[in-house]
Amino acid sequence: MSMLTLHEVGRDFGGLPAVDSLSMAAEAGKITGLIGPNGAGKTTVVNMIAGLLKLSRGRVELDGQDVSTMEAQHLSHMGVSRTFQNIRLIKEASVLENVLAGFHRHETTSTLSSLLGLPSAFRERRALLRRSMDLLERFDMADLADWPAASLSYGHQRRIEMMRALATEPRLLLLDEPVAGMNDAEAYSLAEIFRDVAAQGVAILLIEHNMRFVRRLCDHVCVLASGRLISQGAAETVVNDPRVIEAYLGS
Ligand SMILES: Nc1ncnc2c1ncn2[C@@H]1O[C@H](COP(=O)(O)OP(=O)(O)OP(=O)(O)O)[C@@H](O)[C@H]1O
Repeated sequence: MSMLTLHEVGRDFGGLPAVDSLSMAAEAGKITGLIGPNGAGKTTVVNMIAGLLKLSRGRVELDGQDVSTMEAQHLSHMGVSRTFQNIRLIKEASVLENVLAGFHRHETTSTLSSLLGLPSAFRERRALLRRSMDLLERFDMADLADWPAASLSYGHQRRIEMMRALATEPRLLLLDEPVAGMNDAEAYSLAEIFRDVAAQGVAILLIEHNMRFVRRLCDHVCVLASGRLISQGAAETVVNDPRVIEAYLGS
């Protein structure tokens, strides 16, 4: 069974379908690419999966469970995590504080015990700090832990966003153009991290315009055009599919 399955999913805006009859899947341990020309419906798909947009039609399943009407917060507790096309950080907070905020879902100690300074709250905070620092090291940003997020480069801010998404220890990670605006070296160092994350059993769904990156990274690629799935398969197969070439040339 796939980690994520979409059955005949559709979403209308103003009576017109932005996504229609979309059936696709993302497997645990694999990186699935979602590509297509501008306006094809990719972000709409991710927003529906993450519970930020209601479906007009169809069904989304997570591990076989129908989650089509679930709210974003509930889905996040079930292990669905995402990054956004536009970076959303707590700009005035430090890099470390931003990553710690991503761990929020794991905190089990009550606010009261934290306020009272109980040992359990202290132990938990220390464990979360340790795990945040592990992530910073993995992303090669430990030296920047105390820097305000807003003072860092675009590439670094994107990394912080990814650390926050990973802090929730997702089962399904939705990445919306994670390497947009990065040079090849920065993008490839992130590719290694995504590969590691997938190897741990996470299903990754990746929206990306950088085709070199998609070819290098994705195990399976789904191509959307005008809201419909027009091709899917191995990256090398879909980029040579005449329907895909036509969709891109026409865009
Ligand atoms: N909230 C909205 N209200 C009305 N129309 C919308 C809304 N969100 C998206 N659309 C429309 O739905 C279609 C698909 O948009 P979407 O952003 O999902 O495409 P995309 O493939 O992610 O594009 P891009 O690659 O440019 O980010 C577009 O025609 C867009 O204008």
